[in-house]
Amino acid sequence: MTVLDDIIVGVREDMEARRRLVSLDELKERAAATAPALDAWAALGGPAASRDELKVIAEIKRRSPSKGDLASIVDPAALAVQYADGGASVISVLTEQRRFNGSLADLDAVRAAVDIPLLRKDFTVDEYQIWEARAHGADLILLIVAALSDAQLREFSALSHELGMNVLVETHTPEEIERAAAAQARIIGVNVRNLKTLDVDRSLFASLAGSIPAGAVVVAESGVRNADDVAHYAGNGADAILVGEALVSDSTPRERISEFKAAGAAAIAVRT
Ligand SMILES: O=C(O)c1ccccc1NCC(=O)[C@H](O)[C@H](O)COP(=O)(O)O
Repeated sequence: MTVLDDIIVGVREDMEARRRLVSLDELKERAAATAPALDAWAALGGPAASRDELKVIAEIKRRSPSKGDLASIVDPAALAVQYADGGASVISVLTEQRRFNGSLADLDAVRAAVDIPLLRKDFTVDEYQIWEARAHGADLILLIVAALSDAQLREFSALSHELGMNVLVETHTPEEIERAAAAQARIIGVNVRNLKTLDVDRSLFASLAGSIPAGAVVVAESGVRNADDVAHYAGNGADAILVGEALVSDSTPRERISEFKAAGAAAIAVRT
């Protein structure tokens, strides 16, 4: 069993426990009473012609399978405010509990604190989680191609769009990019972390980004340590970066985001 398979076993068990407490019908009522989703596609640059700066998706993650404990984050809302002040375009809230020590309560707290789009970062394997995301104020959800069939990719994307949300479709191989494109994904991420082995290969982004269909927002996910990594991703076609560890373990995340945006803008200016 791969790391990803193992995570998904736990995700399903935890979801079934929540479903026993909150039915799908109740979730639908809550979603209907939630403020409309913000436009994460536009926040990440929207049409290709207007993507003149690097966008940052700043992640709130306490722990990870690859690194163990990263940061206690007792007040995720306060961290989210720092991220937004630093110029993050989207905040990613890891809600998976067993491996990442996240929760939907984190998403609620962040939703109440900032007015920029939120990504519910989890391992989506059931439509129940998509209704949950919307009911808790998410604007964007993650679909990991390696974890889903083509039919699930299409159906989960369609449901997310019906609920007004956008979808970040995560890939790691050329075949997965083809599958994301076939599902008409408008925001496509290349995760340089292999979720089956946890290996990080930053050079993977440059080798895959060129095969992402023109028009899609291109997100470089994982492995950002410093401004050089940001420049590398931006110089090789990233419209946005998704950063977790480097921000949660920094004492000045607001300044770090500003620095990353400046490095990205400089690399994009050379690229275009
Ligand atoms: O982070 C992990 O160890 C991990 C393990 C298994 C599945 C997913 C995992 N992380 C999710 C992510 O992709 C990252 O949280 C995200 O891209 C940010 O990465 P980083 O900046 O390297 O923290």
